[in-house]
Amino acid sequence: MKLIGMSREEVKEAFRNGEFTIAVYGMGKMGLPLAAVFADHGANVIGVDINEKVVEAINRGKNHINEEPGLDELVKRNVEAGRLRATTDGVWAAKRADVMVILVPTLTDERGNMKLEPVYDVAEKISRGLEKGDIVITEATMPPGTTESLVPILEKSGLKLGEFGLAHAPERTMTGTAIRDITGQYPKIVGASDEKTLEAVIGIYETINRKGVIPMSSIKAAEAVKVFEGVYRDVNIALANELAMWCEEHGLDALEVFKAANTQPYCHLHMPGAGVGGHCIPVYPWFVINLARKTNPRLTKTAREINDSMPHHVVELTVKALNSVGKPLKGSSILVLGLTFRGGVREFMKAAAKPIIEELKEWGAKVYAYDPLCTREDAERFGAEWKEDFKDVDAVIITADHKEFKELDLERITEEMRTRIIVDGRNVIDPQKAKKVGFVYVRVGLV
Ligand SMILES: NC(=O)C1=CN([C@@H]2O[C@H](COP(=O)(O)OP(=O)(O)OC[C@H]3O[C@@H](n4cnc5c(N)ncnc54)[C@H](O)[C@@H]3O)[C@@H](O)[C@H]2O)C=CC1
Ligand SMILES: CC(=O)N[C@@H]1[C@@H](OP(=O)(O)OP(=O)(O)OC[C@H]2O[C@@H](n3ccc(=O)[nH]c3=O)[C@H](O)[C@@H]2O)O[C@H](C(=O)O)[C@@H](O)[C@@H]1O
Repeated sequence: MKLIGMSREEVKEAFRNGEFTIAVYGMGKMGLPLAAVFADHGANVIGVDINEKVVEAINRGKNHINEEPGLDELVKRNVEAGRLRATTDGVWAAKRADVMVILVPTLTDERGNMKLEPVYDVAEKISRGLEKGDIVITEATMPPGTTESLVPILEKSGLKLGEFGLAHAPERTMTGTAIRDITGQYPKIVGASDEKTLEAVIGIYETINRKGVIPMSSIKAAEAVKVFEGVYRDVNIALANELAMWCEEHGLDALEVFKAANTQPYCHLHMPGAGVGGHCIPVYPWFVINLARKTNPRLTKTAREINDSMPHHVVELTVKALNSVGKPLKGSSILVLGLTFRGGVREFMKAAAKPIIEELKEWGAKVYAYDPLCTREDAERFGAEWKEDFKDVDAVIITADHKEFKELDLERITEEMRTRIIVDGRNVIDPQKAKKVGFVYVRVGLV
């Protein structure tokens, strides 16, 4: 059933009656939850992935994304009901689908230079199955202007834009809360190539999202929304880091000051820490920087520089803490807690642990690492030795806010450690509790 020309209410009715098919390309942390939610609301859904193991697992009703509460049941229920299936054949899926959603990785290098091959690969496959009246939606985050750059590829189908619809509806969620976010934590942002496509896409997302849809005036505006959300976060984290380092100089506890300042509704000071990692927040600013021709995004660039300097600052805090008890960094045993970029997700892109481990080793420290979501091989890949206890450790550096680190048994740890130093790069330990059992406790913004 072709949706272009239908009202949003007619689309919703057709959605609930399973009268059209949606293909979701990319069965990962974002794509599989979305596909399962679409199916759970009545659509016929085809998940497309190049990973045969992922496809095979889904067709057995199995969810392969460990970090998503509720997804196991959602996948199982909808595969058993025959509403959700998966394939590696992206052309076959496009031939059967009326709506095609692109949610494959839009990875970049550390300077935000896009690697859009997965997106172009999917667009090429869609072009070989695109039919008049179909709608192509990009949900993967991409630099403003990228969605429309797919038009020449899609028009290889022989159709002209207008005979098919194009839209961008950015994925405003994060691993660990994807189902909650997709179904209504925030309104869905949508920009489309024409009014009829916009109307149909609004109907699609109003079906699954309780918070409704914010229609944008263009596809590029919709892409910019998602990117700006990320830039806002990166710049505000940099402000928190800069003010926290000022607090260190002036003997203040930054978090005490920030918490009080944030009681003012116009103040939203973020959390200072060991740095900004992930595929998103440290990357989206580069979309703005790299696309600036006449403007000079000085603030955006400076924020990136500040955040990328935080791992080094954490090493400086460690050196000072060791010196305060008469120990040089050279020869000390340091346990880095956290290899992932944040707690709760096994992703390593721009994780603070990597530069911290490298610099500690340059200074001649013996470096160990542990992360509840990682393996010995991960630690060795980072250049550290895997260690699951605190024996003979001089300092612990926390670089990811895993739940396990919030519940550390400080009393037990003091008995094992050689020197009792905690450098809390993610503000997960209570300073008073740490000091009470004899730790030298420092964090970004409190020395
Ligand atoms: N992970 C997150 O917290 C968020 C991610 N996003 C965006 O969502 C998009 C996807 O990210 P994730 O789901 O986290 O990635 P992921 O790495 O978890 O999953 C990507 C999936 O796509 C598959 N794939 C790769 N190339 C393919 C191709 N050519 N054809 C079909 N499948 C292909 C992979 O096999 C993998 O299963 C990215 O653009 C990201 O920016 C947006 C918001 C949050
Ligand atoms: C604006 C926003 O909140 N974006 C979220 C973000 O999720 P992501 O998984 O990247 O985690 P995050 O909480 O932003 O953390 C990113 C990095 O920044 C650090 N971080 C985070 C918040 C803070 O106040 N201080 C700080 O130092 C974290 O430790 C981490 O290293 O990026 C996601 C994305 O865009 O993919 C987005 O969907 C999520 O909602």
